[in-house]
Amino acid sequence: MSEALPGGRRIAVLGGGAWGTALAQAMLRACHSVTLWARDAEMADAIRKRANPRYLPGIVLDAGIEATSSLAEALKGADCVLAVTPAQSLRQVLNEAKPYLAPAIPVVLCAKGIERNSGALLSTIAGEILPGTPIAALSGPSFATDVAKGLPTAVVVAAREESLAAELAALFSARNLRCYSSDDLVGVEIGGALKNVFALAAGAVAGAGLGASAQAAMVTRGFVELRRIGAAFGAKPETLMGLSGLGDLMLTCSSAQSRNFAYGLALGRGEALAGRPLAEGVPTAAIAARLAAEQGIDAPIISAVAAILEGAITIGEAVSMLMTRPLKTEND
Ligand SMILES: NC(=O)C1=CN([C@@H]2O[C@H](COP(=O)(O)OP(=O)(O)OC[C@H]3O[C@@H](n4cnc5c(N)ncnc54)[C@H](OP(=O)(O)O)[C@@H]3O)[C@@H](O)[C@H]2O)C=CC1
Ligand SMILES: O=C(CO)COP(=O)(O)O
Repeated sequence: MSEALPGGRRIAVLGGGAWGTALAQAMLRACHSVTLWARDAEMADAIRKRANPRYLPGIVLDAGIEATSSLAEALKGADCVLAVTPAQSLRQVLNEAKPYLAPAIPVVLCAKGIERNSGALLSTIAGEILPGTPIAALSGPSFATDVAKGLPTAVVVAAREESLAAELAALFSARNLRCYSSDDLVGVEIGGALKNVFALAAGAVAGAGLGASAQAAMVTRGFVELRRIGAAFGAKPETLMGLSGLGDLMLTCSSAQSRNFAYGLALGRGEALAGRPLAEGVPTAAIAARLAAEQGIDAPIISAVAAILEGAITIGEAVSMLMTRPLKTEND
């Protein structure tokens, strides 16, 4: 990137959903010029007219977000790219974008998940498709509606090169979006991906009427599983104590504003699940359970969530299984 002061860059946002649109707003507020790519031309048209009725109903967007359904147009002259489509579509979107991406332009991964079929972290996918491209991830407690409205929050931007993370954090920060930087790319990715699984579980506990105590106990023991899996991936424990781990767990495990929590709530209440908004925790639970089993990592809550989602056990059976495990010390 050029040496100019923060602000005044061309940012391409790939994804016309809730988070892509909210981040486009945030980039505009950080004084960048923003072009958002939505695969649906009607959506691009709506965003140009300052609305995203499908994903951010009722929010009037700030004037100035360019939007297009042409990847070539969105990426032309971009100084930085934010990849904001769901985790399971990242591979396809990066492959489609590749012909229009200049190699030195950083790509910032903003989805939260692990690829269902391969078990790959999103940075691994990006590294395979775009070798040589600087890769970063943005994560932390940040509901799209809050960010789109300009409510304050803090997130973390991570890259293996600390200088890139710091540069991007400075570029993205604005009055109500405080971006910390981190060199623990994997830790930030794991925290963001796995918190969705525990948000699903927290919602299911609430929906099944198991009580606030059960919810707190489950989230706390879930955090232990997050730390174990994080350690296996080489994440720093302090990263998981930060915005992308603990911070996002606190947010999404306690609020039905979270789509993962809301999905779990519906599951716990025995309501229909088809046609619900995106819940990234669903595919991630399945692959995280498989990865934990393959690596001999004790992750009973993740395994239970995966088994419930695939219909192998009921919530009642999961509770009984979790409550009757052999007793042990808390820190084992
Ligand atoms: N919403 C939030 O509060 C936050 C979300 N995130 C993360 O951001 C990621 C995206 O979430 P979010 O924007 O909320 O999701 P939404 O469901 O709101 O939107 C998803 C967007 O991705 C598009 N899309 C889906 N599949 C493809 C594909 N194969 N190719 C191109 N575009 C595709 C959809 O297009 P179409 O409408 O045409 O289907 C839609 O524009 C997730 O990983 C989520 O965990 C992170 C922080 C906050
Ligand atoms: O990641 C999020 C907030 O930080 C959004 O969570 P949901 O996808 O569960 O709505």
